[in-house]
Amino acid sequence: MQAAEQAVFAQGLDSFELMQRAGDAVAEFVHANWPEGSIQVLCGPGGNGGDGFVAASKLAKLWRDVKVYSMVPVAELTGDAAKAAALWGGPVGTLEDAVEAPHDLVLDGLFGGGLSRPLEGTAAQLAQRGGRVISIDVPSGICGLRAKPLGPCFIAEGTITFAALRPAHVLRPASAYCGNVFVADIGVPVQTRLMENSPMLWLRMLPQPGMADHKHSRGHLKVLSGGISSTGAARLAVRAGLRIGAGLATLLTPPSALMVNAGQLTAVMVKAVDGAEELAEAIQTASVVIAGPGAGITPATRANVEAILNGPGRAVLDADALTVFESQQDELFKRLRPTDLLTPHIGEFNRLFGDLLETATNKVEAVRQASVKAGCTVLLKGPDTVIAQPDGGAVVNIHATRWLATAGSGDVLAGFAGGLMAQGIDTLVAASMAAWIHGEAGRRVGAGLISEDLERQVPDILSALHGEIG
Ligand SMILES: NC(=O)C1=CN([C@@H]2O[C@H](COP(=O)(O)OP(=O)(O)OC[C@H]3O[C@@H](n4cnc5c(N)ncnc54)[C@H](OP(=O)(O)O)[C@@H]3O)[C@@H](O)[C@H]2O)[C@@H](O)CC1
Ligand SMILES: Nc1ncnc2c1ncn2[C@@H]1O[C@H](COP(=O)(O)OP(=O)(O)O)[C@@H](O)[C@H]1O
Ligand SMILES: [K+]
Repeated sequence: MQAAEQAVFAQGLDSFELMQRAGDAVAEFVHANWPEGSIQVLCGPGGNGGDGFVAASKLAKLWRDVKVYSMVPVAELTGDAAKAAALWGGPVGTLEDAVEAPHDLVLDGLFGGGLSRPLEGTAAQLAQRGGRVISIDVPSGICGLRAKPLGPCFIAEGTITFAALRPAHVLRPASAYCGNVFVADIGVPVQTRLMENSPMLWLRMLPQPGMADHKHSRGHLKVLSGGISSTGAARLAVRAGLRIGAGLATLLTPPSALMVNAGQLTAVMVKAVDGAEELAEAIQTASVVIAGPGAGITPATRANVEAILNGPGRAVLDADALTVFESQQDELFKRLRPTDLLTPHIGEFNRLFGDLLETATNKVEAVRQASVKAGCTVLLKGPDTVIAQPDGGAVVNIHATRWLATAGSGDVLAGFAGGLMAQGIDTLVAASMAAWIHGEAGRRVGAGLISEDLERQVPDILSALHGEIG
């Protein structure tokens, strides 16, 4: 947010003006969502505490029962926080006073996301006290950048932040402490390129066949099957791709697995390909090719991936198609095109990108750096799925369910992404749509989910989404 803030200051807006807008937004958020009960406002020594003081004075004007407690004596506050404290005309207790004071709700304005060391003493005690908490910017105790608690930490049922989401609001483990997050517009131009995945981002781009469309105009998805004993993963992917709207879907299979694949597919076409040369020929008419699910970590898989990356269609590479480049990542990276998509889980990500997840400040930064290295969009799967493209654009999907932690669900996700890309959707957008629809399908099935169930949810989900467009 810093560059954006500087831009605001250049426009002549001072930081105290921003703090007043922020504090007012906090008060309105609290009053609208928690309209009853007494409020204990906890103020820290910096800007977060300043927001707390502004919010307290506004809440008092709204006739709310507000009591304010400051970590440092008001006389010792400086800068904007001192000006904000001056707005609050009422008494100010110490944090020690707050510990036993009766209240219904806590407004946590102790520290923002720039916290650099753990909460200590009474602040730590208050963080662990429990009860209903609304946090300003982030729950105090969280390191906003690394998206982790530094030690004791408030657990909020709601968090209000300003201008744009930050990693802590969407990445685990920090996001689990934030409750429902609300982003208030305080007039700071948004330059962040981090978004939380939601249909609002892409609903109007969701593909829908027009009157003049026919199967050939809706894209041809081709998926490479593994050998005879590992064909199921590719079938999950190809059926998912057809279901999500690719006009044509073909499973490319080693001849030895032709019978087992052909015996289980109906609308999906099946074609035998024997080796990378035949594969290169077979993908000439593909809009998108998916490789990796069930492929096997073999020289043949590597040759197949190289053939795919020399072909005309965009590639979605998953699972073994990634692992097979474990010790020669550059051989993969130099072949990838900007419109390709990699869909690793954490193990596959580490094999390709080394210790990025440890060295980068947070998961979003790690995936951004990975996408720069790879030169294409990267989707890192998990409870918080992060999608990033090399120009820095990033989306985090938290619309999911733990019931998705089951064999084959990643194959279905690759199929959804490939099926959407086959219909001409931009890679980052297609990956975002796929991750959300995948999560929604998982939520609809819930307990007892197996991967075969996911694709069957798609018609209802697409109908509901198209219904929203009207
Ligand atoms: N920027 C903007 O335009 C806007 C910002 N806004 C608001 O400002 C907030 C950011 O403000 P901020 O930068 O002052 O940070 P904040 O966390 O309040 O205080 C840092 C102070 O705490 C201290 N400290 C740190 N750790 C500590 C510990 N464990 N125990 C004790 N002390 C500790 C630290 O000391 P130091 O580490 O330097 O020794 C420093 O003095 C942001 O979250 C948002 O709410 C809005 O008004 C909208 C416009
Ligand atoms: N605890 C969880 N909460 C939400 N989603 C999850 C969870 N665990 C896994 N998933 C999702 O399930 C899918 C699993 O993919 P992956 O690990 O590749 O499985 P497979 O290789 O068996 O297909 C990913 O989309 C991932 O985001
Ligand atoms: K806070």
